[in-house]
Amino acid sequence: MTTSMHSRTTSPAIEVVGLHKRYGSHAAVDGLDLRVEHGETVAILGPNGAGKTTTVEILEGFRRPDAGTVRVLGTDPAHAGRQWRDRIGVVLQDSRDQAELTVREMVRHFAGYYSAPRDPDAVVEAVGLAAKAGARARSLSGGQRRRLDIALGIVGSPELLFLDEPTTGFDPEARRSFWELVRSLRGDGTTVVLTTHYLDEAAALADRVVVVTAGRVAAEGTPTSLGGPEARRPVVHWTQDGAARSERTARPTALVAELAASLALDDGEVPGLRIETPTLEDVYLDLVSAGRTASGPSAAAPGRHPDTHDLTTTETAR
Ligand SMILES: Nc1ncnc2c1ncn2[C@@H]1O[C@H](COP(=O)(O)OP(=O)(O)OP(=O)(O)O)[C@@H](O)[C@H]1O
Repeated sequence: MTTSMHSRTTSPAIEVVGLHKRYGSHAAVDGLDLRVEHGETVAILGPNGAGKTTTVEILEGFRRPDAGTVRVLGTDPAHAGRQWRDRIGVVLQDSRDQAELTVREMVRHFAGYYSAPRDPDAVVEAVGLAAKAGARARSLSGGQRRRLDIALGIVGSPELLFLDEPTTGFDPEARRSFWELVRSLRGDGTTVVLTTHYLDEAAALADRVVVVTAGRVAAEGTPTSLGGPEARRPVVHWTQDGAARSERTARPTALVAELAASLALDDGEVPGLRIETPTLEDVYLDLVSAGRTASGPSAAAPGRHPDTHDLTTTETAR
């Protein structure tokens, strides 16, 4: 307890400097720095194979780094003990243990590992599994199993919760209720580290997003400021001489006024006029595309749309 209070007041929840991890000749994590404050919700974004899970598994104490310093709740996870683990909640990408137990039994069983667990029945209710409390874990659908994973991650009332692609397989309603659950955990002061391929999820939940490409941090910021003001400038689209035209501008009203003066039809409308403000997804895809271009000509992506395809493939494949 003394250690907990001490680390809370003097250090961030997570501090990573110069993290490296190789698998054979491949550098999965290649000089990654990360700082997460207590009570923050941070989303780690990045394409498949960027090194997110490897990083998170090092933070969870499940993998050893090759180099770098890692402090999680003031402790090096590689040498952390039971008291440290008591303060951490983990939702892994995939888990299939104890499938013969019922939902209620599993949540109660996991609660037994912690010194100050939440009420297991309240947790089952909170993840929307009350109707399935008596069902065996192996009989659950993919999305229901994922909800159970989340129940197991939060039942210990963790100070710090790791969620690795938590809503894969959720229907839209389940995803929204999960978002509410994360917001309520955040409201209780829980620090949350989330990896996700769903940019709307990151935008809805995260105080800060960290984009990882090729094993290091390519950019970070709030969901509304990532990429800087230039990347957030609105794009005005219109049709001129039968061709689609667009322009990114900090002064869309002035541009629209010019277009109206020169191109408006008899009804006063500019053909095909629309104004788009870049979303987090747009900014993310531009950053990832730029990262690929920088890492070599063979990896260069011609624009945004091929990456959109990557992202969609990722989501549907899981
Ligand atoms: N146990 C392992 N042995 C060998 N290579 C591995 C191992 N685990 C991961 N890798 C490789 O390390 C790189 C980073 O993998 P990691 O799982 O950390 O990426 P990720 O960003 O979490 O990807 P995803 O979005 O697909 O989950 C990948 O190239 C992957 O193939």
